[in-house]
Amino acid sequence: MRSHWGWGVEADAPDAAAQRKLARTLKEQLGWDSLLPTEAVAVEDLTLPEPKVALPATLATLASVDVRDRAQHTYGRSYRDVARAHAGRFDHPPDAVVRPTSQAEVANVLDWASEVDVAVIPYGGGSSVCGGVEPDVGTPGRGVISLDMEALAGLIDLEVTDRAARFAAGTYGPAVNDALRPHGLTLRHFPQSFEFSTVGGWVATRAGGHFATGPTHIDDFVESITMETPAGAWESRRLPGSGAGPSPDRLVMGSEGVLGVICEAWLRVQPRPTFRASASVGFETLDAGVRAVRALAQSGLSPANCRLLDPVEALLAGAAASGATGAVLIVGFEGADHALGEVLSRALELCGDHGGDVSPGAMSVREGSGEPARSGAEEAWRSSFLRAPYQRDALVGLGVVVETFETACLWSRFEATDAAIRASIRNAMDQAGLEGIVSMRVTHAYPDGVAPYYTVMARPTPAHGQPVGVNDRIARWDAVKEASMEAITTERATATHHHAVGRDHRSAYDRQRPPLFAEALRAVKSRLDPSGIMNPGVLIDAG
Ligand SMILES: Cc1cc2nc3c(=O)[nH]c(=O)nc-3n(C[C@H](O)[C@H](O)[C@H](O)COP(=O)(O)OP(=O)(O)OC[C@H]3O[C@@H](n4cnc5c(N)ncnc54)[C@H](O)[C@@H]3O)c2cc1C
Repeated sequence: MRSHWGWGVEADAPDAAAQRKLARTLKEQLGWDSLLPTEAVAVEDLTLPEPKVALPATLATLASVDVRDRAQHTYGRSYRDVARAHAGRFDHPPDAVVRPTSQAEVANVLDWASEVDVAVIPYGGGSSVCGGVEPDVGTPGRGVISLDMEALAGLIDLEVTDRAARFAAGTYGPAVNDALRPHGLTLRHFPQSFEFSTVGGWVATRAGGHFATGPTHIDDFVESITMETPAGAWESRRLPGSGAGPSPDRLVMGSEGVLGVICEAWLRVQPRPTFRASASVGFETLDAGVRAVRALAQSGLSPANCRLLDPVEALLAGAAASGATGAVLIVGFEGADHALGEVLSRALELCGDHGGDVSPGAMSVREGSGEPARSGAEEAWRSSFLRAPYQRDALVGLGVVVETFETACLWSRFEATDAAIRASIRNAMDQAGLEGIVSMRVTHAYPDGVAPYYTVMARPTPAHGQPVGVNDRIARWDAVKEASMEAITTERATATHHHAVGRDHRSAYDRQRPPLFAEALRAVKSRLDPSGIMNPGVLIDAG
């Protein structure tokens, strides 16, 4: 059963014993004592506000007002979401969770909602980390429904000649892969949230897969989209490329549920990789590692993996060689057509030019076997990457403030941007009374720039005395997050590289987009969503 407060399924959630073990590790590594495991408030103990709206008889069978269902759809999975849900704080649950089973039913729900002015929040897997699915629509008393797309799921069509597949929007990541595997194909789009996020959510947020270069963003794979809006539906023409004016798909990608409901998408798929080669490379300093990543990104080699971990991140992930204190780069290639050993050798030469050191055993090449090739450091990083969301829940249960955020900037601005972000976080943590660690990894690299991804793990400073409640911890985190957004804006980096804007990144996004573009987007919204029912508060306000 899906957790009503944390990541994934209840059965995989860390129990009290796992939390105690984690508390011991934190004591050993960071000297943090008195961290006590706490349990999430159980569904049976929740009291939610009464639903404010009821669906008409024609739609009532699609709706649920079950407490677990409403609680589960109250939040995404950011730190502030998980912390509030863990504490049983569900201030703005949706009045109902509605699950249409066809595009026609989506249209009927939007017609009804427009007529009675009920806000509609499209909901995929609910893995948003920027307040994208939270039914806090800013107008007290307004009815809100969460439109869960899970019943509109599955592979609808496959065109092997075109190497494209049509999926219903509510299809979760593993189901996408399961449907393509028998055909020897894959979408090869793997966000960390893959298991609990959907095709519609990926398209709506312009999700980023975990490959560092080459096709990895959902944008790269979208061939055509079908969207139902309050003003009607559209389906773009399937084309490999087109110069016919602005692209309708580009308007939908990243629209975050404010224009309409994505119902289907044709996605470009590809043969499953069988050739893989990877290595981990140590660098004495982060700067040297950054220079190597830039060389790789500008070399045309296009590594699938090119993940640079700063020294703190490398230690935390267990990816640093024993005794090493520098940065670690995981670099890897994969494909379905040709051997990659020589490509890896050239990549390692480039790393060597910048002081990179490949230790024996840190390199692995499999040609044509299809078996994943992973070095020890890569394996350590990978398992900690996949387990991280559950670990985060355990930390929340211990009262730790733990969150990630990301951005992207030009190479020429990276050093200054990274320094400004780190300084602003440190300063804000001091002022908010938080102590802890800040780490960074490079998740995506481009010829012209780079996407750094930060993790903050902190606890209220003991000098501040009294035990700190959940609202206080969230308020302290909010201050740090605001400072990071301010630094990102000042440095002219982006409000988000792949986590989307939602409600939480509005202040930075509003300052990033050109004002005339904001007006144009508002005009589009008012044409497609004249009553302003679609996800109010996210991305852009109705005109
Ligand atoms: C642990 C963790 C790891 C993550 N890792 C990554 C990562 O590697 N890369 C990445 O890009 N993101 C990542 N995210 C963020 C999140 O998973 C992505 O934003 C994802 O694309 C959201 O998909 P979803 O199906 O869960 O959408 P939801 O969270 O349900 O919705 C997200 C937004 O899309 C809208 N939406 C959803 N479905 C539709 C639809 N059918 N039509 C219109 N609008 C819709 C919602 O209204 C909302 O605004 C991570 C989140 C977590 C918690």
